[in-house]
Parts: sequence; C-alpha cells; structure tokens
Amino acid sequence: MELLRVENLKTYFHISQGIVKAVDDVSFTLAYGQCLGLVGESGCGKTTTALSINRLLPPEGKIQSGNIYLEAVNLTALSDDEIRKRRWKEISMIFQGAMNALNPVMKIGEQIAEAVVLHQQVSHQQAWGRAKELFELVELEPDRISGYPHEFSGGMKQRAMIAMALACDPKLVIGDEPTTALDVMVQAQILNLLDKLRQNLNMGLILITHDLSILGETCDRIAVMYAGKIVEMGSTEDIYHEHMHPYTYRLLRAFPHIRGPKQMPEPIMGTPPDLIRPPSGCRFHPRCDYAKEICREEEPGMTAAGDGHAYACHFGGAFNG
Ligand SMILES: Nc1ncnc2c1ncn2[C@@H]1O[C@H](COP(=O)(O)OP(=O)(O)OP(=O)(O)O)[C@@H](O)[C@H]1O
Repeated sequence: MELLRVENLKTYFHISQGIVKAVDDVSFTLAYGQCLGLVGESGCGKTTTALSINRLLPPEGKIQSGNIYLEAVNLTALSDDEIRKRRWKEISMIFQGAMNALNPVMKIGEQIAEAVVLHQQVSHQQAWGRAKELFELVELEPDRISGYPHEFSGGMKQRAMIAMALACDPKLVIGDEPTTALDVMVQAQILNLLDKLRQNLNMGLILITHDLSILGETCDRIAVMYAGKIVEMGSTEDIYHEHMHPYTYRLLRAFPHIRGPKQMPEPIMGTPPDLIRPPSGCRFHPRCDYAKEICREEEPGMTAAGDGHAYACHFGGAFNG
C-alpha cells in the first residue's frame, strides 16, 4: 500500500546570485514497509528533496510546484502549524552526524525520554518507560540507559538517535547519510538495524547517500539523482545489474562494493553542475563519455526499461558497447 507519493516536485533556492534549481521535477512513490535509496554525488538535490518532504527548507528555499502526498494528505498544502504537528509523529529524520548533537552532560536515556515528552502528552515516568522500550528496539544494552554520550561509541550514539527518531512511531523515516561518519562494519550494523526496523514496524524508509555500494542489502528500490533530477530509478537489482544510465554506471564504479569483485574506485571526473545555470539538454552531458550532439540539445525524457525501471538517457546502456 502506498505511503508517500512525490509528484513533479520542484524546489528552488532564491539567492542573490540567482535561482538554484535544486530539485527540478522529481517524482517517486514509496510503499509501507519499503526502503527507497536516494543516491547521487554531493549537490544533486537529495537533501533538498528530504527537506521538502519534511517542509524544513530554509527561508530562501521554496517548493515551486508539485505535490507530496503522505497517505491522502498533501503536505505541500499544509500550514506551518499543521506540518509541525506531523513531524516526529508521521515523518522523522535522522541526519548525518546527528549523534554529535547529543547533550554531553545528560544521560542518553533522559535525552530519549525528553524527545518523547516533547512530542507526546505523557508523564515523565511514562516517557522513561518508552525510552526503555526504544532502547531495546534499537538493540542497545538496557543497563546502558543511564550512560552519558562519552561512554557510547559512534555506532551506539547513532542507535540512540534512531531511538529518538522512532519515539512517536513515525510512518516515514528519512535517513540523510545516517552512517557516513561510521566505519564500514558499524555502518553495516546500523543499516541492518534500520532494515529490520522498517520491516518490523512496517514504516517507509528513505535512505540518502552518495555511496551506491551500501544500499544493496537494505533497499528495495533506488532512485539515482543528478543535478536536481532523477536520472534512473528501479529495483535494487535493476540499478546494480541492469542499469541503463551512464551516471549510474559511473557511480557504481566510483564506489565498488566491499564484497564485490576487487576493483579500484574510479572517480567521476569533474563535478556536478552549478544549478543556477545547469547545462542544456541532458545535464550529465559535459561529463558523459557517450554524449553526442542530441545530448547537448535535447533533454531526455524517462524511457521504460522494464517493470518499475526507467532511465533518462538518449543512449541508454551505451557503456555496454
Ligand atoms: N540554502 C541554500 N541556498 C542556496 N543553494 C542551496 C542551499 N541549500 C542547498 N543549495 C544548493 O542546492 C543544490 C542541491 O543541494 P543538496 O544539499 O540538496 O544536495 P545533496 O545531493 O543532498 O548534497 P549533500 O550530500 O552535499 O547534502 C546544490 O547546488 C546546493 O548548493
């Protein structure tokens, strides 16, 4: 059953240098219990997409057009007050490095209980009970609940942040680079935990990352973003093994899978474009090895490659020869 529907979302930043088209006509859906990976290099619009869903954009950021439905409610049409009431209870976010925001002089359990009290009408005692439940849910040892942040490892702190994000049983959790600061083994444990939680709690999960190699065991579907647009979307299998867009191909080679064939990472030359003046035609053409005249002139539409698999390229699969 569908939980989230993002339709033709355009979010721009209005700054003195011009208009940054950070999210430019993005559409996708997410079902209950499903995990969608949103992947692309830094500056491609992933965080702006997440902040648009949560309506947490800074003053210069504006949803220009499009709709974001959470169940039947169009989030773009809600007042600030109405959306505030839904944060934490319906949608919650785990940010990169969020664990550094823990208060160093307050017990971890108290901080989780505080998050519960802040968003639910419960007594302190009830909140402490809930904090204990959440502690168990994120697989932290119960006797650690009275510990302070400096007694927790990075992975344990991130588990505590996940516990807070789950405090009000949200329907949708968005993790923005939730494991980037952690070492590879701990990263895998946190991703496994998120995977287990979304299945057990039947919540929708969006995982944002620049590293396509970490999504394989967690996501059902992956959307690849480049310069404010989704350039390829499909099942994890499609994206890993049947990809059609040269950018997906390059991303996979830039971050080889830890358990895959041994291969040197091949960085993608250049950087994503300035989104005030994005390139004409296909936005990836200046960095694409397969670009031809039409790529400079015409923006490619989405071409279907199979059930739920689509890509935006004039020469899909060109890298195969
Ligand atoms: N407050 C802002 N004002 C102006 N431009 C912004 C603002 N925030 C983001 N941008 C621009 O919007 C574009 C998309 O940024 P966004 O942070 O969404 O990308 P991202 O893919 O999440 O990258 P990262 O992983 O670095 O956060 C970039 O060109 C960025 O410079």
